[in-house]
Amino acid sequence: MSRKKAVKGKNSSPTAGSPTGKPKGKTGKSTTGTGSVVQTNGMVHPSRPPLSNSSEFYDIAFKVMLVGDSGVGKTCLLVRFKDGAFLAGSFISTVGIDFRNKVLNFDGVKVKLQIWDTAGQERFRSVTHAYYRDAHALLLLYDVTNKTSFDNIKAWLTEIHEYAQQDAVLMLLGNKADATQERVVKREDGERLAKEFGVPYMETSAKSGLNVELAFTAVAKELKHRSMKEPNEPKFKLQDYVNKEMKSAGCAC
Ligand SMILES: Nc1nc2c(ncn2[C@@H]2O[C@H](COP(=O)(O)OP(=O)(O)OP(=O)(O)O)[C@@H](O)[C@H]2O)c(=O)[nH]1
Repeated sequence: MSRKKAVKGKNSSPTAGSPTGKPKGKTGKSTTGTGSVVQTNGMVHPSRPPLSNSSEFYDIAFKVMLVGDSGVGKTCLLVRFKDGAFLAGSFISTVGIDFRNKVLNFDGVKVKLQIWDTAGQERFRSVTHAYYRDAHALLLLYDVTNKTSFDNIKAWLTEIHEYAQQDAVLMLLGNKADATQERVVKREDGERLAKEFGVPYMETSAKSGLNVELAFTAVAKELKHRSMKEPNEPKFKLQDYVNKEMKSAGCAC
């Protein structure tokens, strides 16, 4: 297996097509640190960030997409995973699409995740649809304190089936599990919905960090397993892995 490293200067930067890559004032936010591809002025730059462009060594790379209604916590989940921090304070909606990279190490195999944070707002839907087909995995979020975001999951699944690759890894996440007072969607309801559609499920909290690492790690392991599977190796079962990890962490969630 060849270990890849990006050549500095080649492909310029993942922000190619984006003038600044910086947070975009009042009209939109960007998780940028590595790149932004859509501007707040409504200009959309469809150039996709190359997976191979990274300052870090890795063996295999995958694109993971965060989708779900506006305000469910997609950006916060990504920031928690990438930087271990929580974005508290006033909520600024994502404009278009943005991404960040993180490399995970599984027994010496470096797996790079290029994680795309999409805008949940309806008006950006046509922009984000264009990115679905490149995604190896999608994390579909709802907010346990927002019933509408839960009710919209079926519509999101329809979009995913329409625009994403058939074999893309999919996982349903009920975010904001820390907000016990405001909760309106029971964990069992999330479980039932996930079962109905045959997708793995867990609750997360970008605020407390609950299961954030696990969600991304589980998806990365599944993708790695699929791409590097040895003959006779048993199938990796994402939901079983998640359940086992939560159990061993003593998680009653
Ligand atoms: N209590 C709690 N609040 C959260 C959590 N995650 C996000 N929030 C809050 O929810 C609001 C929306 O979070 P974002 O991450 O910006 O939501 P988003 O899904 O990226 O929204 P769009 O960019 O519009 O699609 C912010 O005010 C966050 O502070 C969480 O796990 N717990």
